[in-house]
Amino acid sequence: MSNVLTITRPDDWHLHLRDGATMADVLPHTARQFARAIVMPNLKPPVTTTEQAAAYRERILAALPAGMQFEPLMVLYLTDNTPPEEIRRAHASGFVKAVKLYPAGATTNSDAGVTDLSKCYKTLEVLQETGMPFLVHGEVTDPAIDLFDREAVFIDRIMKPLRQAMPELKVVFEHITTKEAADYVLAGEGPTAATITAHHLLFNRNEIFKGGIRPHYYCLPVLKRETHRQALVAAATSGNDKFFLGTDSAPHAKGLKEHACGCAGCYTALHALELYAQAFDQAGALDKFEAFASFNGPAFYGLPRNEGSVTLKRESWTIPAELPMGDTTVVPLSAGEQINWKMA
Ligand SMILES: NC(=O)N[C@@H](CC(=O)O)C(=O)O
Ligand SMILES: [Zn+2]
Ligand SMILES: [Zn+2]
Repeated sequence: MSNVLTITRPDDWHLHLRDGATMADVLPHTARQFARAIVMPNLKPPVTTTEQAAAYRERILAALPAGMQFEPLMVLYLTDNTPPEEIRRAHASGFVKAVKLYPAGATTNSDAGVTDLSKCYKTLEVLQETGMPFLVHGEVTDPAIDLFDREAVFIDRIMKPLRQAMPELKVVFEHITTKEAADYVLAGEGPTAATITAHHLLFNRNEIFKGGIRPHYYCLPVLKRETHRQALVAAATSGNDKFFLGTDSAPHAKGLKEHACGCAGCYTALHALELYAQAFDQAGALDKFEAFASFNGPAFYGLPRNEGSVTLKRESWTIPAELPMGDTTVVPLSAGEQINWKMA
């Protein structure tokens, strides 16, 4: 049993930094662990142009504490009206690394998202040419579809036709939560990869209802049953280079989570690597962690691996009950619980 784990400095391939005072408090948490992060564009208003991405990137770099090294990898938010030229501008910028699909109404700040993906095919053809990945929140929004089935139905209704129309498009199926999604990626229809969060590796949907309703375990796509969690753990620890780390850390104010209509999102930027280490350790697969956290993502994005390393130690500590963030408070995932790994 190894008690120390040193890996090449990892990246977070799916992160919500937010903006303003919240961003200033998230950044040190992320930059302590990760060299780079794919920064999600679902701000209010969303980051839909290269110009907005440039301004957001400048705000991030200005908020980074002195002495911390961190590179934000910017993402454009696709809308029904994103013109093909915007994708060319984004690619030419060098700092925009991907384009994101939010089906309209699927998740937090997705109102400006896409209502019908086939309307975007002209724009996606240009994206395919550039080689930049298309990041997908993979859930249908059809109210007739059971909430727990929305990811699986998305594969048939959206992923498969997209893959047929765009055989070379690099696609990242973000924050996968089901065996169906893991199997779809494993089947290897074209260049498709997936990110997996720590919380979907650690928990099944029982966690949301243990002893009462627990809003800090509510995120989208929602946690699924245990068979799905096991399929995700198998995928993440398989050594298959199509799967990589993306925390989907998504801060929401405590009062908006503990609410009659609570927001979706789990805050894990504080302790992401420790949570993942716990999941890989429980699966007896610590030897597979470095590729998942540090090698597979850059390989898919066509970026170099990071220099340097981070070290985790087997040491028990208690996750704080809450964290001051901007002018509010955020409750981290598994607040008040013990965790067995600690960043050195
Ligand atoms: N995952 C979540 O539950 N929430 C994310 C949005 C998203 O990634 O879907 C957020 O921005 O709050
Ligand atoms: Zn999402
Ligand atoms: Zn997200």
